[in-house]
This record gives sequence, C-alpha cells and structure tokens, in this order.
Amino acid sequence: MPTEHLFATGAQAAADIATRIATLLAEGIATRGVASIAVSGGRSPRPVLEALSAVDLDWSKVVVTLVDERWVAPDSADSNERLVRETLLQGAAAKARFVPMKNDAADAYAGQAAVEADFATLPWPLDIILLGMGDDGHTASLFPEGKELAEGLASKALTIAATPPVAPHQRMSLTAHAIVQSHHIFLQISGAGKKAVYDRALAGGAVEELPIRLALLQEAVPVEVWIADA
Ligand SMILES: O=C(O)[C@H](O)[C@@H](O)[C@H](O)[C@H](O)COP(=O)(O)O
Repeated sequence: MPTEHLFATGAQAAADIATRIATLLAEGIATRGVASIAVSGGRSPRPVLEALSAVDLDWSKVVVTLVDERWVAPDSADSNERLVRETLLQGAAAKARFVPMKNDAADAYAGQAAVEADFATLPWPLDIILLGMGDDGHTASLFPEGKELAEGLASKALTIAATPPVAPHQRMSLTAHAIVQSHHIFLQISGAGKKAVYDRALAGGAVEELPIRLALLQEAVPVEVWIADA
C-alpha cells in the first residue's frame, strides 16, 4: 500500500514533495556519489521543480531526466524539457546533468533507439521517479486504449515511442519496467476527480484499464502519494 501524504492545497503538497526529494537526493549523493530523478511534465510538477531548484545540494552530482516527453521542439510550450529547464535547472541546479527524451529524429519512433541508448547510461535504479496521473488513469505516456500500451507494460526496454489515443503529439515514455527500476516512486495528484480515479486504481483491477496501477499495485518499490484537495 502506498504511503499517503494529505494536504489542503497543491502548493503545500508541492513544498512537502520538494523537501522529501531533496532529502533523498542528498542521501543518494552521500551513499552512491550520484543521485538521480526522473520527473513528469504537465501542470502538477511545476511548483515542485521550482522549490527544488532553490535547494542547496551538490547539483553537479545529480542526474535529472524525464518520465515522458512530447515529440516537439525543446522550446515548444508543450515540451517537458522546456518546463524542467525553466524551473528546476536554474541557478546552482543548472549544474545537474540533464538527459533529454527528445532528439533530432523526424518522429518519436525514429528517435527511440537513440533515446534508449542515452537512457542506458543513467544510474539505474534511479533514486526517484516522480509520476503524475491523468483523469483517465494514464501515467507517463502509458494511456488506456493506447496503441503501444501492451508493449509499454511488457517491454524490457527502458523507453517506448507512443501515439496517445487523443492528445496531440507523439510521445517518448518510460516503460513500466523502467518505472519500477527505482528506489522510490512518487505520485502527485490534486482534486476530487483524480482522488476518485486513484481510489479506483488502488482497489485493484487490470493495469490496462488504469495504467497508474503499474505503480500502485506493485510491491517491489515503495510508493508515496501526495494528495491535495485542490
Ligand atoms: O503531461 C505529461 O507530460 C505527463 O505525460 C502526464 O503523465 C501527466 O503527468 C499527467 O497527465 C498529469 O498531468 P497534470 O499534472 O497536468 O494533471
């Protein structure tokens, strides 16, 4: 069962997540000489990444990467790389090694092999994988009804190119296999709608129906969930 952290507001939850991440990154540096985190995009992580950026750490020993990415230029408003560069990788935190999930290939499928090769150089298991969850129960870019969902759940690769059923832009995503190759899985949700999806996911059932179950219903990696009322 996940450990749940309950907050009234997303801002309070974000501050608490950032503190927890900072503690674990410092421990990672102390015990392994390097610390690592993969972060999600979307709206929820922004305040976490901003707060984390201000933390006093030896950022040169931190590897930062993404849980998923849209196959768009890194300066696009839809780019998760842009989000991370504008929020986390500022000031002293700019010294972190950032490993992008997007390259110059014409599409995500053509670019996947090079992304996979880059991801093979990361210090697995990563210290922290910070997940978000969509209203449809997707996590990373593993969407219910997604064409590549079965492969994303079964593959032994670290990454997968995917086309979301409705959202624009091809994606690059961690596979389920990569997500559980971590010391800690964190999930951030806010609002009654997502809480209801989370409760349904936790109650059990097919991972294909609510892919967030790949994290919630496994027991190999401890999961912590930050739940904000709004
Ligand atoms: O958008 C992305 O980059 C992530 O792929 C996605 O998995 C995200 O974490 C959820 O869709 C939740 O998004 P919000 O935090 O915006 O609700």
